[in-house]
Amino acid sequence: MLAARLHPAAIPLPQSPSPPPSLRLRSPRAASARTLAPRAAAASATAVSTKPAAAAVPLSADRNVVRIGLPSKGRMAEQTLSLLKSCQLAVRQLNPRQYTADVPLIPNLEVWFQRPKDIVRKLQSGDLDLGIVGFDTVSEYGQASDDLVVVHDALDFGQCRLSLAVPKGGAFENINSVEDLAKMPEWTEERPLRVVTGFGYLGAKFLKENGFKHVTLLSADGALESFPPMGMADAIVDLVSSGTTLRENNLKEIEGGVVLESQATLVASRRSLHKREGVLEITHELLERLEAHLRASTELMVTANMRGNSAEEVAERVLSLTSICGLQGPTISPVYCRRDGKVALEYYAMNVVVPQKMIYKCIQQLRSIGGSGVLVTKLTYIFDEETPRWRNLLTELGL
Ligand SMILES: Nc1ncnc2c1ncn2[C@@H]1O[C@H](COP(=O)(O)OP(=O)(O)OP(=O)(O)O)[C@@H](O)[C@H]1O
Ligand SMILES: O=P(O)(O)OC[C@H]1O[C@H](OP(=O)(O)OP(=O)(O)O)[C@H](O)[C@@H]1O
Ligand SMILES: [Mg+2]
Repeated sequence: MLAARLHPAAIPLPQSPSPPPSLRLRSPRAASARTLAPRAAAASATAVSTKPAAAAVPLSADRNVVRIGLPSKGRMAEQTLSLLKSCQLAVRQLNPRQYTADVPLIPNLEVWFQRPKDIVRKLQSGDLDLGIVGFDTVSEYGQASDDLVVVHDALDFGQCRLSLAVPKGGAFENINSVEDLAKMPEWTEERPLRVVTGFGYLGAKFLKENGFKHVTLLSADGALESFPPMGMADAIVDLVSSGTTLRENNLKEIEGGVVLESQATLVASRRSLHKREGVLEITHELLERLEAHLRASTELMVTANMRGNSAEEVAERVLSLTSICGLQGPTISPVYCRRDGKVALEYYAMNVVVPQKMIYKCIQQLRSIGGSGVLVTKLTYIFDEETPRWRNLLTELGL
C-alpha cells in the first residue's frame, strides 16, 4: 500500500564510536536460536545498552502499584494476552475502550495497553516498570539505554529478523553480500545508496559498522518493500519472517545483512527493579511462570502400564528405549489388583515426560516392550529447581 510516509530528510549516521564487543556478544542476535543452541541463548538477562543511563528521571513515588505495558495493537497484542492466559495470568479488561486492565491473580499489578514503541519509552520515563515487546522495538527505541533490562529474551512468539534487502535483478543481480553492496561503484556522494527503513537507529548503526560511505537512510513507516520497485529507494532494512513479502516484491536478503534477530521479550526498568516496591517480586513470579510454561509447552506426559516382575526390571526395559529419558528418569509405581481374592502385583505404571516431537516414536517403542493403556497428557508447567534467568537477572542487578 502507498500510505507509507517517506520523510525526505535523511537520517544522519551515528558519529559515536561503535559499541564495545561485549554488547554484540550479549545481544540476542549473537545468542539467537539461529546461531547458538537455543538453551544457551535462553539463559541471558541482557542489558540493552552501551552507555550510562541518561539523566535519570526520578521514579514517581505517587503510585503503589506495579505497571506492565502490553501491546495494544498489531500482531503481538493477541499473542501476548494468550501467553499470559496460558500462564494462568489472564488479563481482565473491564472496558475494552479503556487502556488499563488488571490481572486478578496478581492484585498489585496494573496493565497498560500501549503501542510497542511507547512501552519502551514509558519504561524509560518511569511510567511503566515492565513490558512485553519485540526485541527489535526494545533495541530501536531503547537506543542503548542502560535502564532497560531484558528479563526473558525468548517468549517464543513474534519471531522475525531485521534484515537488509536489495532487488533481485538489475544492478543488484550479482550482489550477494553486504560487502558487495558497500563496494558497488554506483554509490557516490552525489548519488548515494538510498536505504529506507522504519528502524533509523539500528539501520544507521548497522550501515556505519559495515563501512557504507555513500549512503542515505530514509525513514518510512510501512510497506517498505514497495519502495525499491517504485524507484524510491535502492534497498530496505525491515522485518522479515517468512520472507514472502520480500519475494513478492522481487527483493532478496544478502549475506551479512541480518541486523538483529528478534522475538517477544519481557523487559523491565532497572530503576524500578531496584527501587519500586513489589517490582522484583512480580518479575520473579512472571519469570517463573513464563519459563515453566514455555518449558512445558514442548513436552508431554506419558503414562503406560507395563507387565513385569519388579519395578527395577520394568525400569531396565524402559531405560533401554532411546525416546524416553524423562526429566530425571521414568517414575515407576506398582499397580495393585485383586486376583482370586488376593492382592496381586503384575503391572507397573510408568510416568515419563517426553518431547512432543518424539511422542509417536515413544508410543511405538513402549508398545514394543509391552506397554499398554498409554495415556498422553499436556503439561501446564515444568518448574525446574531454579530459574536460570532469575539467577542471571540478580547477577545483572548486582543483587
Ligand atoms: N512478519 C512478522 N512476523 C513475526 N513477527 C513480526 C513480523 N513483523 C513484525 N513482527 C514483530 O511484531 C512486532 C509488532 O509488529 P506489528 O507490525 O504487528 O505491529 P506494529 O508495528 O505495532 O503495527 P503497525 O505495523 O501496524 O504499525 C514487531 O515489533 C516485531 O517484533
Ligand atoms: O517475511 P514476511 O512473513 O512476509 O513478513 C514481513 C512483513 O511483516 C511486517 O509487516 P506487517 O505485516 O506488520 O505490515 P506493516 O508493514 O503494515 O507493519 C514487516 O514489516 C514485513 O513487511
Ligand atoms: Mg507491522
